[in-house]
Amino acid sequence: MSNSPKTLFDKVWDSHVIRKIEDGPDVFFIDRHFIHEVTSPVAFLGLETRGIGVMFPERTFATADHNTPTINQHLPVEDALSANQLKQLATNSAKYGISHWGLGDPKNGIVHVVGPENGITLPGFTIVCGDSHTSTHGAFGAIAFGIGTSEVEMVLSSQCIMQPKPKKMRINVNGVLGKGVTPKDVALYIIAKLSTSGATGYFVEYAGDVFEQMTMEGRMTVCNLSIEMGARGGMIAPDQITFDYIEGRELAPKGADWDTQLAYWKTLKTDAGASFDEEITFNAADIEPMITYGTNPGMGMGISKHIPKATDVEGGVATYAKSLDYMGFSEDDAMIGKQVDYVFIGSCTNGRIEDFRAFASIVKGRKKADHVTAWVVPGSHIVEAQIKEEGILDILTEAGFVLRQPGCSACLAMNDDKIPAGKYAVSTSNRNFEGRQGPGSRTLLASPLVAAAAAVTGVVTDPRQFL
Ligand SMILES: CC(C)[C@H](C(=O)O)[C@@H](O)C(=O)O
Ligand code: SF4
Repeated sequence: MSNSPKTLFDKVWDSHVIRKIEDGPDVFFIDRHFIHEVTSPVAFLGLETRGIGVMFPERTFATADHNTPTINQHLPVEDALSANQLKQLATNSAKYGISHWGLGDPKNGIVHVVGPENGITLPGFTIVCGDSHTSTHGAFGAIAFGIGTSEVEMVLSSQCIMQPKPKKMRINVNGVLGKGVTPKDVALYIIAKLSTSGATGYFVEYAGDVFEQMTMEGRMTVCNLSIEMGARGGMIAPDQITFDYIEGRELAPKGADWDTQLAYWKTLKTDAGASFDEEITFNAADIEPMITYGTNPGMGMGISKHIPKATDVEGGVATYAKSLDYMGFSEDDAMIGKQVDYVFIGSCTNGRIEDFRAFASIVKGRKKADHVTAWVVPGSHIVEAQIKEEGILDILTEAGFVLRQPGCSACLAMNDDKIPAGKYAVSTSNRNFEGRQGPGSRTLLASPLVAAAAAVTGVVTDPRQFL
């Protein structure tokens, strides 16, 4: 049996099962646990009530990100609920001996940005967090997924959770991506093809030419969005690109330990002949820069196309009409030329250095459109420092943009960065639900290139004309 071909997912999963329960979930060991201020306080309260502690505090890492302000982070947080959650994260971490990167800490930032950039996220690991976009870490060949607050408590107290094994899907994208087509477009394209429930019940492996050539930042963007097509998570086999990204990071293995780990990481790939419950293949040449026109991430289209007719899309006509009505759009409208009021570049989807490089590549030598309010928010302090070091800040400043401080920001508008009702935001984040970026806000999800093109022209614009 041990010689039968295995998928990457099986290899990592099977090596973490502590106990199999007949006809029930597996008891599953967790290597790394990330926590943030929103979904951890109740879990700690649970520990307290039960009078138990944290089993392996060195395996848990805390960062403040969801409701942190993006200006004046040195001042006390005004919102009482946010201030209280941030305080609880700090006191709980201190009490149980958990590393905590609070506001102002040089390692602070969005949880799914700081894990990888500090070398905490590693191939072959199991990684959880009380946050759906934990799927991001799958870019390293880890099994990473979001959990609920009661599971956060379970992991804190036992380093295990109970999980039924998901089904396996492989998504291949072969060929070469066209000009201006980024990892974000690849992900939005796949979600548009599969719908927001197309991968429900599955854990996805991304394979093929496009992912093999992709940078780690790009792979993180793709894995991040896995959850938006219903998948439990997504992963990509680690390779030299992965190893080069990890090597030298602060908490990554060093010396002999590095060599041992590396030898293991090199075995983490799907064997020839291993089987998947479902396999889908796309052609890279079919993918354009994408933009969403509706109120879920599956309502996306090539930027040069027209909004589909209700009769051409799956799902109810009434829901579709409601969604377009909320957006103030009509069937068959062109997206190019639509008014843009706000631009948000940031989030755990597109808040990494490569995203700001892409944004700056279009902004360089141009000016921000006067009527556009742009929020440029690095995913972490490390990204912020890189933006400054690489001269990107100068490009942004000359073009009339202001750099904010790191955090989730307008991705979910838990802080003051709220898009006003009725306004249109081109956003590099991952969710365009009704009110996601503020009550009544209208979100168009897109890549950093599309965001930059919108920011300098003030309307939805095909970024390929600038490249
Ligand atoms: C607040 C948190 C629970 C939530 C999530 O799980 O995804 C948030 O990060 C989001 O993106 O909506
Ligand atoms: S940036 Fe957005 S999607 Fe990512 S963790 Fe924060 S709120 Fe969630």
